[in-house]
Amino acid sequence: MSDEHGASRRYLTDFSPEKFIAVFYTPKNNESGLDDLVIDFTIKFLSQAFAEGLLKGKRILDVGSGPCITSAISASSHFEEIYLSDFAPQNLEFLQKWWRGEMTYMQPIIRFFIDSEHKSESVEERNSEMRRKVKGIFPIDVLKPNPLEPSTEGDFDTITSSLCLEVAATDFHTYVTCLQNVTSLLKPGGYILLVGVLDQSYYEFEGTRFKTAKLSKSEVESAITLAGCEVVKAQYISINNARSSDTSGVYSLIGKKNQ
Ligand SMILES: C[S@@+](CC[C@H](N)C(=O)[O-])C[C@H]1O[C@@H](n2cnc3c(N)ncnc32)[C@H](O)[C@@H]1O
Repeated sequence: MSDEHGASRRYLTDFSPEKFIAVFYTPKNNESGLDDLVIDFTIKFLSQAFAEGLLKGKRILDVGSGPCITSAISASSHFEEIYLSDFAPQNLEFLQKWWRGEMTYMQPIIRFFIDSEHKSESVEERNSEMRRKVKGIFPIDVLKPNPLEPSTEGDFDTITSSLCLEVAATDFHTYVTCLQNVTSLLKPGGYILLVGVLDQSYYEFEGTRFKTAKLSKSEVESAITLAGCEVVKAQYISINNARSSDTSGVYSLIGKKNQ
């Protein structure tokens, strides 16, 4: 592993999928939203982006899923084949347990998506549809020119990635490289949906602090352009006094890869 992997390497040793889900993806005090505003907006951005109808097709890849099935929940009504991925083996194993039907989690979040889509299906039905549509769970490293190596999968119709590239990158320059590596997996004319944080140098949970690349609004937009995509939609929301980080806001960006 290269020196550039300094930030990523900690995910192999210090990141607990169980604790991450318990802290960030389990509603406690407030039934309609999650306690952590960054995650609450992440869920809402994903739901909105898919509801608008631009993101649809055959194959979708979620980059840096962590232990989360959020992308699969939001994509399952719009795509035939869903692929999840992460850098840390313990996250891949966690996702595989869910895929094999050995555990169920994130029920309130699945319910939120079903209700926002005005559908009548049950959480169990959505889980079965998602498990059927997930066709692969891959190791990924966005710092590699082919992030899915040794797999030769590519030409995805859509790629989603939330709160991942800024944790793998150490600065704007490596963020652009990560984004270029990721968009190489997208077919020309395909879409990338990025959800991320602004001006954030760290986030923490359960006493562990993870560094992130501190990026401004104009930097994330220019990174999309430098990665060969046109920004088709951008949304920004300010956050004051975030609970578990020094972020100043969250963004959702949709880019279309140039033909
Ligand atoms: C903050 S979590 C985000 C998880 C999920 N996407 C979400 O929105 O909650 C960041 C994820 O990025 C992954 N990651 C770290 N370095 C990476 C790399 N070089 N390539 C791909 N993923 C990486 C970590 O393993 C971790 O699961």
